[in-house]
Amino acid sequence: MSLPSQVKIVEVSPRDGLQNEKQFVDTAIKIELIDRLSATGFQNVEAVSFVSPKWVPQMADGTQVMAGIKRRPGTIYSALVPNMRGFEGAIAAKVDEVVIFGAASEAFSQKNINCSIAESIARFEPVAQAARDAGLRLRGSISCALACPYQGETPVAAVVDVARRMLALGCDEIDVADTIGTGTALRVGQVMRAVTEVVDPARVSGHFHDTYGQALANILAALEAGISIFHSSVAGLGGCPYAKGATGNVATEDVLYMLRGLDIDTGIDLDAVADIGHWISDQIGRKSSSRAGTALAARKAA
Ligand SMILES: CC(C)(COP(=O)([O-])OP(=O)([O-])OC[C@H]1O[C@@H](n2cnc3c(N)ncnc32)[C@H](O)[C@@H]1OP(=O)([O-])[O-])[C@@H](O)C(=O)NCCC(=O)NCCSC(=O)C[C@@](C)(O)CC(=O)[O-]
Repeated sequence: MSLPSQVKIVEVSPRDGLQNEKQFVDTAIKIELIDRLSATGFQNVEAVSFVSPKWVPQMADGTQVMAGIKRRPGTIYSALVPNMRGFEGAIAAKVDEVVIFGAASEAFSQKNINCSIAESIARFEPVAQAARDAGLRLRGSISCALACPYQGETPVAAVVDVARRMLALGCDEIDVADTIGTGTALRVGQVMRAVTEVVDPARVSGHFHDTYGQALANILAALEAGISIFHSSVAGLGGCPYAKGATGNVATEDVLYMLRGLDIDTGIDLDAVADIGHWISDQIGRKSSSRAGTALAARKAA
């Protein structure tokens, strides 16, 4: 088994982790979360989204969040953008990376962004062009790459098709996302191998939710398929408002613990991240769903 010696972790808790919280999380807490994360050395923090506040009210303060953070040189601060209106918000807020987000399932595309897959790609075209003109990084996220809450298992060919279209838009990085966390290692390997036939593996990332407890196994399968970028969220925060029942992203603490055991470098200090996981869980009144984070806290308390 040949695994990479280094992995990039994209920390998504400020956006994917918080977007589904029912209670509005104070802007000051979001800012502190991002600052604490960037201070531990994350190269990429998915900070905000510029989407309709009617659709996702929790993300309504993206402008204020971006204005309040302390930028750490070397950290890429990303924002999800569904259309030109969102792009204008993102550029005014001086984000470093714009994330267009589509789906490999027609039903999810309709529920999440209110348009078909083909319409979403057409909507992303001017965003991609504007991002390139502004010299910003562009990332494309493919939801429901393993399965869809409305349509069931997603055909691999549908994922590859969206990956090709995202590549044609000029995406620097393409996320293969298991939105509802039903994927298992065998299929993750198949999907990743198929996507990396059309996209350079160095530009493909794995975004796994942990609903069925499969995320770490899925990351291992993706590593074996040549993937070296993964998304995760401190304390396993997260969930998508348009994927009912799906739990959070895989916990960053658990991913770091596994990668350390595999002798894979991330440049990120696990203990510092575990402290952040406990701090944010306290702030929003949740129990951390990170097994490693909970174990580390218990050891520290003892
Ligand atoms: C795409 C739309 C806007 C279409 O929504 P729509 O209703 O079809 O669009 P619209 O153009 O008719 O606009 C409706 C209203 O929203 C406003 N509006 C329109 N655009 C914006 C904008 N950018 N920022 C702020 N406001 C906006 C617009 O001005 C209008 O306001 P009104 O006239 O009614 O007062 C909507 O469906 C939307 O915002 N969806 C976002 C849903 C979302 O954020 N989902 C979660 C993120 S995806 C995810 O979590 C998955 C991922 C990435 O993590 C990977 C994975 O795990 O799968």
